[in-house]
Amino acid sequence: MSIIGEEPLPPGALEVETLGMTMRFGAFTALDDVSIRVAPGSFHALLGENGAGKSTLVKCIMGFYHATSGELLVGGREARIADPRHAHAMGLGMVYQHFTLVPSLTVAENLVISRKDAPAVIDWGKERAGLDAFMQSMPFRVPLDQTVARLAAGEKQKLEILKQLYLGRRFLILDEPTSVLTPDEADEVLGHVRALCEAGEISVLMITHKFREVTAFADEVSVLRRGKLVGQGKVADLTHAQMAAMMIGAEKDTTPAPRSGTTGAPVLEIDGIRALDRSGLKEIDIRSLTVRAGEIVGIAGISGNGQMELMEVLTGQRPLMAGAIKVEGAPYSATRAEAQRLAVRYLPEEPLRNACAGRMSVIENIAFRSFDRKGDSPRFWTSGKEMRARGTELIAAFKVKVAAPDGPIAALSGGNVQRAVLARELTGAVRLLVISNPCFGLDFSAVAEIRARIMAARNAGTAVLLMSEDLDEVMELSDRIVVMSEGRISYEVTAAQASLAEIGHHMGGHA
Ligand SMILES: Nc1ncnc2c1ncn2[C@@H]1O[C@H](COP(=O)(O)OP(=O)(O)OP(=O)(O)O)[C@@H](O)[C@H]1O
Repeated sequence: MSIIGEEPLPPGALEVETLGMTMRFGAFTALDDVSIRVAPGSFHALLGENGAGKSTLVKCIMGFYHATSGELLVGGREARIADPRHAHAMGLGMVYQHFTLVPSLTVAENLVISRKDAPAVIDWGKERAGLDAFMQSMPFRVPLDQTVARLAAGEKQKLEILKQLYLGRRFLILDEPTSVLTPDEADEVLGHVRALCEAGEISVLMITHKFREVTAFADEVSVLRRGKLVGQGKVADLTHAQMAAMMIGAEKDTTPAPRSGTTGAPVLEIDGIRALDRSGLKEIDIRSLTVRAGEIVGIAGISGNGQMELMEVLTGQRPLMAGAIKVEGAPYSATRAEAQRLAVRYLPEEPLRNACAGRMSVIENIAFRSFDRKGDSPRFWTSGKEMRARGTELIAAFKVKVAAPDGPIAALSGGNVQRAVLARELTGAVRLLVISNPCFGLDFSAVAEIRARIMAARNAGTAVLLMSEDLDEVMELSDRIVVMSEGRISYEVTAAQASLAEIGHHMGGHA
């Protein structure tokens, strides 16, 4: 790192500015001449569709990438950041959508070990006094002796922010910080962040897809589209429609798909299944759950109540201790041959990890279901030409933004990995679709498009089991809603009779 000028930076919130920042990956320009100024003490939102270049911009600021050209100014002075450690030393920090805390340690332990100068042998007497004083000086607190695993999601995100302040960071990048929080938790956390900005403690650049959060908490917004800065302004002067128009440009938004058709025979039948949960200490126990043809059954619940384990059972990744699963009346153990024969498809959580081979190309990943089939028959050698033609078609149909279809799928932005997997899983006749948080991290137009595709599959007779932490999504898509709490189904209601308050009540375990 080098900073032009010798004097130390002034205390309090930092000003950070990019000047003509450009980042190329080979021939592809992910970021094109972007200049954004985050004024000291301001709360600046960064909007853009999936693949627009938001992560690339913040990775350039934090030193994960070295911009191909352009400058970074920190506190008004030129900074050349060699790597994230240098960024940290300058007071720049980052908070992610997923937590980076050690669950088995206490809040106090997490704070102390996060320090670069944490001693090998910790003098807890001394540290404790320092931590108490630090917590007292903060506008919000998290109990120091609590084990992180026992904190609710909102508390964990508060701790992530406190950790940044404890480490002396004065400019924070928040990367979709409320994705795993309930709306109330999100408002609380962002309210605290806003107060810290107003107090002149920090400046914030927040990546988000939620217009509501931008309007409620940010003062300025910058919008990226295809790597370029296409709009900027004071939040107070902009409507959601104007922000959306900047994001998608001339592209047309998808209108919600209407519900049509009738419900048919049971496709998925779950009968008395039991399996251990991730901790190995508790069980999930689903007495009975049926999903019929042409029906979407939504599973609502706070994450960590067994949804992930149920998904693992249904994808054959977690052994059953008891019970049976049937698809179209036949026993189902989720082998590839069974999934193929019964046309069962999945979109698991974290698709890059759970549904892709990251180093293989986008085209190859899209071909996983079909490379060894020709129509209904097996194929004994693969056809690169057909695979490419089909892959290219699906990339266009699902609007997957790829720099190079032959490049590794891991190089795609998060939202585009999601689209590529959906392109694969939603193509052809699908009898049963099992999906988990299908719109996590997607921009609003992608959300509308993906939900429309799920609805279209349902209208065409697919049975859909939808697990989602987004209650609005469950309410919008489902014909029937069940609530999972502590590994069990604690409540069931038809969409027509569903009330948000009642579902929320059961989600909280207050049956
Ligand atoms: N290491 C890399 N190699 C090649 N291309 C990359 C790399 N990192 C990002 N890209 C490309 O740059 C573009 C911008 O990606 P980026 O991750 O910045 O988007 P984003 O706006 O953060 O999207 P999302 O909302 O989906 O997270 C994408 O087309 C992506 O494929």
